[in-house]
Amino acid sequence: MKIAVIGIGNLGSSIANGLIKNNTFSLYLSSRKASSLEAFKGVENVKTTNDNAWAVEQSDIVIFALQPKHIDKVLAEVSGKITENHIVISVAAGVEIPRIESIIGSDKNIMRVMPNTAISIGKSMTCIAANDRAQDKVSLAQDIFNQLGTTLVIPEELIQAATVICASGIAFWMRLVRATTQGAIQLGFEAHEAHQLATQTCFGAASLLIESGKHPEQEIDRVTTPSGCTIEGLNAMEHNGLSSALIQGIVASFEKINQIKKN
Ligand SMILES: NC(=O)C1=CN([C@@H]2O[C@H](COP(=O)(O)OP(=O)(O)OC[C@H]3O[C@@H](n4cnc5c(N)ncnc54)[C@H](O)[C@@H]3O)[C@@H](O)[C@H]2O)C=CC1
Ligand SMILES: O=C(O)[C@@H]1CCC=N1
Repeated sequence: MKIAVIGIGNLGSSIANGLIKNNTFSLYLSSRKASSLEAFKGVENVKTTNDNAWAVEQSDIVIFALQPKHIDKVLAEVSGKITENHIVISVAAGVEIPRIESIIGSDKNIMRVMPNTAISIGKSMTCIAANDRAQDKVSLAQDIFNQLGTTLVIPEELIQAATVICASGIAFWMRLVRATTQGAIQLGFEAHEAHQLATQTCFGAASLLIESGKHPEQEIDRVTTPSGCTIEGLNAMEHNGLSSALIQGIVASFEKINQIKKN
């Protein structure tokens, strides 16, 4: 399978690194900025270029990892090279499938895929939506992205929400981990110890839910001793609006992505 990635920034390089670790793909990485390609030069099965059209011509699957403000121009530039056999994948936030179809044609296989930066270590939560033409290609996309984490196929209307929960979500969880670390330092741990305690506890909490399939509140009940310290801490956090702040942040992020969609 030959995969081109157009735009090697934060997400494009994360996708490339994940695909390289997998070692089953030939990659064509194209970017305007030569410096972003440096790290990939000489890597087995990877070719780098600044010629987007050439990368498209070499590939079966093309992933456009460009900012929303750049994607229209680049799609138009390479449109003549995109065939009915290509699978065109956009990870650009807020850029809807009809907008892509209007540039390259609705007779092309088009998918909106929303991974997160954990794709670089094979741990992305990736949501996938496809146009009518590409419905029979969705399982192929799932096979690829399942090798880089976990996938969920969703209707396109939910991709904006998935962007907030899964892609922006990495930043939201990082802040929670950082705050826990700051708390641990205040309680007397060295910074590196605080970091280890916070990340491993976060990992354990997520693993408990993933492996048991339980609701978070069931696990919380197992930790909260009556009149104990956990419920004291939880209630103080809620008095200060922990859940409310998170939900408001998610909704604010969703409102913003819906503005990007209109631009
Ligand atoms: N950073 C993240 O965690 C996530 C980002 N996204 C979306 O992915 C897209 C890319 O985001 P980032 O990687 O953060 O942006 P970025 O700005 O880091 O990367 C974009 C890359 O595209 C290159 N580029 C610009 N014009 C080009 C052209 N004409 N030809 C070839 N390359 C060109 C730039 O040099 C840059 O390296 C955005 O649409 C964003 O909404 C989606 C999910 C997560
Ligand atoms: O912040 C953003 O707009 C992009 C989309 C999701 C993650 N990064």
